[in-house]
Formats: sequence, C-alpha cells, structure tokens
Amino acid sequence: MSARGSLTLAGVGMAFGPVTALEQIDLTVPRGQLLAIVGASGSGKSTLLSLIAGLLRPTSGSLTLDGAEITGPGPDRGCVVQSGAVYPWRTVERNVGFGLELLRRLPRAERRERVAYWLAETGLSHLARALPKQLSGGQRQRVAIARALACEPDVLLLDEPFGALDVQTKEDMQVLVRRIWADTGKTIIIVTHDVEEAVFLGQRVVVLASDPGRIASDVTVDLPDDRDLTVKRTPRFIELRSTIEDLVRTYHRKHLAAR
Ligand SMILES: Nc1ncnc2c1ncn2[C@@H]1O[C@H](COP(=O)(O)OP(=O)(O)OP(=O)(O)O)[C@@H](O)[C@H]1O
Repeated sequence: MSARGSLTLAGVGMAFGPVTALEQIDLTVPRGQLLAIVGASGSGKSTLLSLIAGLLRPTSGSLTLDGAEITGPGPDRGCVVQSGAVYPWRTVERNVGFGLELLRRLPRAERRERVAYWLAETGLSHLARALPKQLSGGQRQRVAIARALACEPDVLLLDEPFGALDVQTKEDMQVLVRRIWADTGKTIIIVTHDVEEAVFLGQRVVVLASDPGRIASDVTVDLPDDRDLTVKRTPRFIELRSTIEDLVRTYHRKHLAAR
C-alpha cells in the first residue's frame, strides 16, 4: 500500500487569457481515495487534471501533494489519457518499461521484474513482445495504465481513458481500475463524461459546473467497496446515477441560459 498520495487544492483558479476555465476550486483528496470528476464539456475537467499533473500552473491558489507544492510533473503522479499515447515502435514490454528507463536508474533486473509484474496485473503478459499496432483499443489502454503504474506513482490520474472503447471493453477496464485500486491503495482520480462509469468507479463523485468551471456538487458514493458490475443493477446505483446525471444537466443548462 502506498503511504503517500494526499492532495489539497486551495482556491485554485485557472484563466487562459479572457477564458476562466476554473475558479476557486477547494478540494481535498485523502490518500487512497478513488475520486471521479464529471461535468459538461468545457467545465474544466481536463484543466483540473493537468493542474494536478503539473502540466499547467494555476493562475491563482495552490495545489499540494503530501504538503509539497506541485510545481511541475513528477514521478509521484502517473497519467493516462484517452488516446493512450503508446509508442508504436516499442513492444508492449518496452512501452511499459519506458518511464522506468527515463525516470529512475533502476537495475535492469528490477526493471524487468516490475514490468513483468504490471504486465501480469493488467492481463498483458501474453502480449509482451507485441507491437501496439497488433493490439485492440482496450489492450492499448492497458499498456498505458501499466506504464503509468510501473513508475509506482502515489497518484494515478486518468483523463477519459475509456471514452473511445466499446461498452464491453470499457466495463472490463472499469473492473481493472477497481482491482488495481483495491490491490495498491493508491489515490486515483478519473475524469469522465460517463456518469455510470463515475458512480461505478468512484467512492466520491465531484460534479463541475461550467463558465467558470467550479465545484457544483460533491457526492459520496455509498456503495460497497468490493463492488462488481452487478452493482449497476441495484436501486442505490440507479438512484445515484440519476441524481448525478440531473446535476450535470442542470449545471449545463444554467450555463447555456447564462449565455
Ligand atoms: N490551452 C488552452 N487555451 C485556451 N483555452 C483553453 C485551453 N485549455 C482549455 N481551455 C478552455 O478552458 C475551458 C475548460 O476546458 P477543459 O478542456 O478543461 O474542459 P473539459 O471539461 O475537460 O471539456 P471536455 O469534456 O470537452 O474535454 C474551456 O472553455 C476551454 O476552451
């Protein structure tokens, strides 16, 4: 279990010239929490994740990870985006080992061991020598997840990672994320358009409103921690999904009406 991974955002704002993408975001994510962020298109979800990743600097407020200010990207945070961004010329195992080659001077044997572990954990061992072009979309996202985890980050950031996948593959990936979370105890933050995905994955769902992007609602998902896909058919799941879908819609409409 990771002993780190607690995030605090205090008064975070982000403007791109005249566009205020985020305003006054106050958010504490305890170590080991699985948080989903939803909101209409343009509500600042990706911007928020990029700030946590350290790819952007806020125009106001501060972000800290375990008490230290986030000033740029670092190996303590691993990112996976929708496109997966795997290197087409590298085999699966060399993709998974990529961050380890770059970020840490690990002995070769340990590097191999870690790559093998994450290949197994993500169900890719049999594809270790394959090239990305031989993989399905879901398998490619598994590679991106394994690569992020091989560096042993304290926080895993997922930006619409399954948006391009078919329903079946998407559900397999959701189950994978829940298992990784249960096995590692890492802090995981996932941005998604898909409210069903947010409720299935999250212990907590934060809803963003648009224009400017801000926290509209913070919902605790009181479903069992050892949930499987059948939970999606339970009354409480359906109720939570409807409540959050309504919130997303309401804040989207308010934003349109204000224009
Ligand atoms: N690099 C940038 N330069 C200028 N404006 C930007 C930039 N990045 C984001 N924005 C603006 O900030 C706002 C929030 O964008 P962001 O991509 O974070 O929203 P999102 O909720 O992730 O949207 P989507 O769900 O469509 O991906 C939008 O108005 C967008 O146009």
